[in-house]
Amino acid sequence: MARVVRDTRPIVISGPSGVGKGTLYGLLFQRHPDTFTLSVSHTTRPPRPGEQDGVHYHFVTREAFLELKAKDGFVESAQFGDNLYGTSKATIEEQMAKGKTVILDIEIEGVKQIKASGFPARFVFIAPPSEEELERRLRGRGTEKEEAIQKRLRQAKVELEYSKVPGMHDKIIVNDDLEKAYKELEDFVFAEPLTNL
Ligand SMILES: Nc1ncnc2c1ncn2[C@@H]1O[C@H](COP(=O)(O)OP(=O)(O)OP(=O)(O)O)[C@@H](O)[C@H]1O
Repeated sequence: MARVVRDTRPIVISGPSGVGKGTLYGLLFQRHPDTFTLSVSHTTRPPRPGEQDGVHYHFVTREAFLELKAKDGFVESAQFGDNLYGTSKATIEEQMAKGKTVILDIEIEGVKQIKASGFPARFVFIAPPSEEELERRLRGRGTEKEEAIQKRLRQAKVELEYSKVPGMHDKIIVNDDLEKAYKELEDFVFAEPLTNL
């Protein structure tokens, strides 16, 4: 029988690039079909070939994005290059209303914004066993050029420092052995909600 998520707050997963976030929540999707959904962000960048509106992103104009932002419609938003990105409250609420547990894969500035907004969520940080192993995985994945790898490794140091701030995350998982890390994530996700005794 399918397991039920008792604590229905969205789950914010963060951690350095290449640490295995996508791999870990990919397993959650695979092993618990119809339970989870990945939040679809808004962006002002044009779609790349093959990208579908509402699936990969909600593609919107700059005007529409700024209007929604002015109405406090985003739990977090950021600019990368010339483009704006954000996670809309309405998107999350629609998915929750369908009975799905929403997973947000968000970088550190977005995590800070969601924390600061008081939006109810559970925060999980995925840490590498070591900086050397993170570098190995980034290279092993073979998706970035050397310059991008160096940039990601510098950013990783900032994120790892930040993860040590007390109270930032509800759960920190070291992704050393994949199945072991997965089990920790699964146990956390399906745990009973904490109640004030
Ligand atoms: N526990 C593990 N042991 C060894 N390799 C792993 C482990 N977890 C993930 N990997 C590998 O590390 C690489 C990076 O993983 P992944 O793409 O899931 O990272 P990510 O955190 O989602 O990165 P990004 O934020 O850049 O999308 C992949 O090649 C993946 O197969």
